[in-house]
Amino acid sequence: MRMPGTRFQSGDMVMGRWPGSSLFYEVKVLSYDAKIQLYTVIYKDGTELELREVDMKSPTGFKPSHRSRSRSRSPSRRRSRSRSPARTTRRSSSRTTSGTFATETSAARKEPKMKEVLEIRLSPVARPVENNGHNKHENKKNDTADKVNENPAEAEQEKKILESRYNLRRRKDDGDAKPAEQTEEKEAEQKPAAATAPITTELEFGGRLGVSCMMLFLPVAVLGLMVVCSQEDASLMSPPSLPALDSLLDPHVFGMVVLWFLFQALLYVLPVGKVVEGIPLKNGEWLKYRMNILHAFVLTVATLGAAVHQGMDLSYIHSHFLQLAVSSLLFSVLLSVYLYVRSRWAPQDQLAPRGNSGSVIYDFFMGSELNPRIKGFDLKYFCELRPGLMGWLVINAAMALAEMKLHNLDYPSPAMILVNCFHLFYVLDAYWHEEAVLGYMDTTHAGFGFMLVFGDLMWVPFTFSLQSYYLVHHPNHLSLPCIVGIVTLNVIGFCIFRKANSQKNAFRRNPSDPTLSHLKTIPTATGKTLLVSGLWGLVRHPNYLGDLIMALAWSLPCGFTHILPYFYVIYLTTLLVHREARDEAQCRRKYGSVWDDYCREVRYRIIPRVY
Ligand SMILES: NC(=O)C1=CN([C@@H]2O[C@H](COP(=O)(O)OP(=O)(O)OC[C@H]3O[C@@H](n4cnc5c(N)ncnc54)[C@H](OP(=O)(O)O)[C@@H]3O)[C@@H](O)[C@H]2O)C=CC1
Ligand SMILES: CC(C)CCC[C@@H](C)[C@H]1CC=C2C3=C(CC[C@@]21C)[C@@]1(C)CC[C@H](O)C(C)(C)[C@@H]1CC3
Repeated sequence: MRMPGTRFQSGDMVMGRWPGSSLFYEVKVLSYDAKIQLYTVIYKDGTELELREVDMKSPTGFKPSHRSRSRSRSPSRRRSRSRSPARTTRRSSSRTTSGTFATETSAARKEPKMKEVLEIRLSPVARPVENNGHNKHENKKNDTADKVNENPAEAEQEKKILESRYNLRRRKDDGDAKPAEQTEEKEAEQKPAAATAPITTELEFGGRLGVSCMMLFLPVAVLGLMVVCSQEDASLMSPPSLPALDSLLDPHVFGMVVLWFLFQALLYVLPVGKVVEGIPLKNGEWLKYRMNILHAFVLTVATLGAAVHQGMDLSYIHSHFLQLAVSSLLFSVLLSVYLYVRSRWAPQDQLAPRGNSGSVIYDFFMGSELNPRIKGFDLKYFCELRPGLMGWLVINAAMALAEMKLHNLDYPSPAMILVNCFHLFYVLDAYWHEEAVLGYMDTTHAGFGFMLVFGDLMWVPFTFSLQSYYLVHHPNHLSLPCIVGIVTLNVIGFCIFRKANSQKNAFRRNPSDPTLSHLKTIPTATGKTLLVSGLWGLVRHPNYLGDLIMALAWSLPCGFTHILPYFYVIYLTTLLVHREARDEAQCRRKYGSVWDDYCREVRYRIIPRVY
């Protein structure tokens, strides 16, 4: 069928870029959508994807890559059962030009002096840019990874394969210096997405209507839960006694919220802690992030401790809890408006793939700009871990004080201590692994809009602390066996959560890490490998499983009288099930049929043998 006005026609065999990489595979053009200016193409393994014209090339001019031969000898690839495009091309590479992936650009071929093969190299989740002990150690560890392998030749071969997969880099000098002669065409190869951002066509959360309802409903839900929680009968069925509306917005309280935000911002910009690079952006740039959250935490505790010592009454937080939440909501709305307005002027290549629909309301909710920054101050990264998570801990501490005050106790109750300790431990774990957050979905893919701003600044501190707020008004006696049982459950959940996240992060940083050599993997066409044994062989999201077990352990100290303290478990289950489905769709698009192989191997999503 002719497709007028397009460079490629339906049925044409062309070379298509594999998303996120610089590898080209033979693909067949199926159709062209003029509205979104995308071609639908099919790879040899049956994966269908949408590609832009700039990511497609005519097959003439591509020649077999040398590395494709060395790849075919790889023992690990011989073991593979994958039907990825890479495997298809690998098999045909020794015989024919067509179907072979090309890492040599036509520019490089035209210019014999250069003789540079663009090399695909492994890129870690986060790269330290400051030389310090920790990173030296890490690098050494990575070196040994290859040395301690049982078969050095195989290890060397494996390393070459892994190194040949990511990031464009010149092989000739293997250095960071720019090529002496870089043609325009080559430059375009390296910065393919700089020009336009894809339009978001698949709207999540029920589209415009859905997100509008969420924006109205979620803040009301948070305030409603807080009101019910403070009532003697904390039943969701009993009508809450509503506070006077004009008492909710207190300028003094709003000032305190702004002050808290600014104080945390000040700690964020302190020039202490190492600076690391996050994952590469679409335009090839690497953003730098300062890792000083533990310093910030210690300074926050010291400052609050000093303030309490000077007579500050932390239980003010308990008595003004609703006003604090309303002020945080107002602050979140103002910040979201600022973010939306500035995103209108953001360069195209800095827009988030999910927040560029053209609908004001939808993009406002999802967030248009991926990494909004004010002179290096990364607003998304800052908000994800600091004001909200630290605020949550301060609220918990305030609730423990309020409980002691209200019930004339010398110490908080065991239930309150458990809840406080579990939450503190969870947040400290996140802070200890601060760098890992750079690789999480929200940091890498999500725009920064109302959903995350509200999530970070209102939802996290005011719903995650509902258990301690509940305990102030609803004491619950815990027997020693109950305490032991709950602590054990939390420890089990934490071990699964931490081990799964650490394993995946370490594996993504260095797939030949010797501590992970016992794990089975499946290679994919993008060069990345998927873990299929250990915790990652049990379910597809063991980290979610661990998180959910911990969530249950946090609710149990509140007893079984009301469902309200179980709100966190219900929220997390809903969020993680939705996230799992979203990630699943994303991985299927990214990994093609290998993902189906993986799903056959690892059958359950979050709960073994159930779901
Ligand atoms: N308390 C809370 O409110 C919340 C907590 N969380 C927690 O945050 C953490 C991060 O969650 P999130 O970012 O959603 O998801 P994950 O950290 O699980 O990341 C998913 C990504 O991991 C990679 N991956 C998937 N399967 C495999 C495999 N078998 N082997 C190797 N890599 C694989 C894929 O990316 P790729 O292949 O591209 O590397 C996939 O896109 C979780 O522990 C979660 O529980 C999350 C949301 C809310
Ligand atoms: C209903 C909403 C408005 C949804 C908001 C979602 C957000 C509250 C969550 C999205 C992902 C999150 C993560 C954490 C906190 C909750 C939000 C922001 C996290 C920082 C908690 C601590 C963990 O150790 C973590 C793994 C670092 C979490 C990362 C994801």
